[in-house]
Amino acid sequence: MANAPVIKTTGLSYHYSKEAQTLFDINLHVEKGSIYGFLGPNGSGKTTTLSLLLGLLGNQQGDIEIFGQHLHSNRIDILKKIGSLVETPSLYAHLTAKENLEIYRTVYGASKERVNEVLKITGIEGTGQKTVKKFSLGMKQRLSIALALLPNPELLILDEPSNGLDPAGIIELRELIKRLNKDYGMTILISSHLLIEVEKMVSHVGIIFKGKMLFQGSLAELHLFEQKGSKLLVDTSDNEAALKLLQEHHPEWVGNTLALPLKDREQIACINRTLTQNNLDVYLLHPKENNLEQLFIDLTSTKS
Ligand SMILES: Nc1ncnc2c1ncn2[C@@H]1O[C@H](COP(=O)(O)OP(=O)(O)OP(=O)(O)O)[C@@H](O)[C@H]1O
Repeated sequence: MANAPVIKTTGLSYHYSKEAQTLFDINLHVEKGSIYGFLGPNGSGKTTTLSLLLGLLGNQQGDIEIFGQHLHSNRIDILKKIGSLVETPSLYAHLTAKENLEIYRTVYGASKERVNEVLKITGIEGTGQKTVKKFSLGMKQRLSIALALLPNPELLILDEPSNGLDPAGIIELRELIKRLNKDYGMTILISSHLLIEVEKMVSHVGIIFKGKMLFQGSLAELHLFEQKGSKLLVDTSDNEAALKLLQEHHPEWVGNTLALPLKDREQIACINRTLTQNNLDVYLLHPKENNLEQLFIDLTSTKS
């Protein structure tokens, strides 16, 4: 049985102005204990959705339930259990990590021990007297996450946390997120436009494009979807003739070339034989796997 949803939105829509609608009927379903990758290119509506979940924007249409409660009638109780990094928090550049956390600690009503805990969890306990202005971007990002962790949240919402980080910083962030999920049981909703980055850590994926959800499911379901979508691109000296010869493989026209559902490597060899034995020159036999990156491009290019 699927885990209870920590976040469930029903028919969520939003517009900033009357002329342009930003979100259309978003039904987000984030299971307890999952790491949910909320994916979409810039401007697709990720930040708007996350802002609605945090009550930073007023709800216009549809319903939001978090921890099984309606957001708008239980906002304070719900928000107490959420840590978020949606807008960059103001860090005091002339203070140390610990001093920054001390300032926010009082706001969150967290204990002094919690400050040491979050420093440790995020791996910045060794920064000592170093002030934030001397921090790398990755360290600042860890400190921002440490701030979000102060109230010991059950749910962590992160909007594009790897933006601007170098590859090493991205790997460190990924490890931190996985640890928060595994060791502390936190449900994590993380948005990104870089699919390759989240694929290695998420258990579930939602893909949004131009305000509409195009896919939502577990990573396993996504991989099944990808598998089904793998194609072999075929180009020969006579594609009309090739179309007839390859009927049993169900080819279709893609521009002036052919594409057919790809099963395995043997099928490619078999097609090559059929074509050459019939005196066609083979210019291209290209397996196009429907990986997450490709799926994203496909989904976003066909539904624009
Ligand atoms: N305050 C605002 N007023 C008017 N339009 C806005 C506002 N904020 C966002 N938008 C528009 O809403 C759409 C969705 O933006 P949103 O920031 O939610 O997308 P996003 O997927 O988070 O993209 P990005 O990664 O670039 O932040 C965009 O067309 C954007 O221009």
